[in-house]
Amino acid sequence: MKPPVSIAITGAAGHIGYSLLFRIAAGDLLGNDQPIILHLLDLPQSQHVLDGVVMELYDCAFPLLKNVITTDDPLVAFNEVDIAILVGARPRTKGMERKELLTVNAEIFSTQGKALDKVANRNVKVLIVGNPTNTNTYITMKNAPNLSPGNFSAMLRLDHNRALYQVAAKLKESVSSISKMIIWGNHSSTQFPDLSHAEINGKKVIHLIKDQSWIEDYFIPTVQNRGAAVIEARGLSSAGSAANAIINHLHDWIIGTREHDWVTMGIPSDGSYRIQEGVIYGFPVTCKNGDYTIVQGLEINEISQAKMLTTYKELLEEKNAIKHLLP
Ligand SMILES: NC(=O)c1ccc[n+]([C@@H]2O[C@H](COP(=O)([O-])OP(=O)(O)OC[C@H]3O[C@@H](n4cnc5c(N)ncnc54)[C@H](O)[C@@H]3O)[C@@H](O)[C@H]2O)c1
Ligand SMILES: O=C(O)C[C@H](O)C(=O)O
Repeated sequence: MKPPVSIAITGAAGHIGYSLLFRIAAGDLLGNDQPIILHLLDLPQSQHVLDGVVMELYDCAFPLLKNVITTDDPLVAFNEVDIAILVGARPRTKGMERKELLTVNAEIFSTQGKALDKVANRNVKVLIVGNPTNTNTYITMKNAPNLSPGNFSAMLRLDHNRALYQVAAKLKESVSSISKMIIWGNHSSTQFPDLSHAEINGKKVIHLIKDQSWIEDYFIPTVQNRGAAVIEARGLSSAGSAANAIINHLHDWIIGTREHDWVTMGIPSDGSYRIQEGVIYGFPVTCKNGDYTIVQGLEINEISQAKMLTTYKELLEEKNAIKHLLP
């Protein structure tokens, strides 16, 4: 039997938490031979909800679930954890842009960054989900100077999956036949869902679609605004699809990406594709042995470059707005 992996999840009493915990405990993240210990963090007023969730987790009799710790203290939640999933934050409601959450949520991530810095395993993999995810990742990373920047990533996998589905539906092909999708930049309505490198069985998707207006007028805005469309329809932000994207993101980061494919992760730029070093930007990456590598050498035309710049500029503005929260 392998030694257990400790996984912290913040906002565990919330909607995403409820869709996520049971799948992790069932083995969807790390496989059905990997025992796990869950560290669940939520606010003091949500502890009673968390107690109910823990009863249900135990009632599933998951063979892999070795222990569950609940707490309202980040120092307890992150103590020696191998993986930290930072979900706990306020979601937006109808009519809001995600960056409007910066002022209400940013503080959470400076506190939690400091706690991770103090007590987490030095190899901890930290995935920030709470919005606005890119800038919250920046705040968390900057407040944890003793951990490597490579330990932090923001979630753009939901956008990546949304893009895969739109193409699969358009071409009546299976989702798994599509490779090399990219979401550049911010998890916001300025993101650039880029089809120019995507392939199906070695053929370029853009040559199969043969309809530039579908790409410009339907595909890109649909993916950019899908979060808002879900909020409009459900009255609540995505939870099931977000939990699924969390599992996909961490699974691929830890276990590795498919051959001849890549995934999108929000990671600190190393200067690639003219994005200033340190900015948390959605890039195509391959993963192996627990590390990611930015896919290099992709040809970027002028139109794509302009779209990549728009979303980059928004990230610089967000970064500027939270300067006071950086050490
Ligand atoms: N990156 C993405 O793709 C993506 C997708 C969906 C949702 N989100 C974001 O995820 C966040 C959570 O969404 P949700 O639907 O689960 O919201 P929710 O309101 O249902 O749950 C949030 C939980 O976080 C808890 N919380 C708040 N502050 C906390 C703190 N300081 N420490 C610990 N817990 C805290 C709340 O008590 C609550 O239980 C939102 O910011 C949402 O916008 C991101
Ligand atoms: O759109 C939101 O506010 C929630 C989430 O970021 C999403 O993309 O569904």
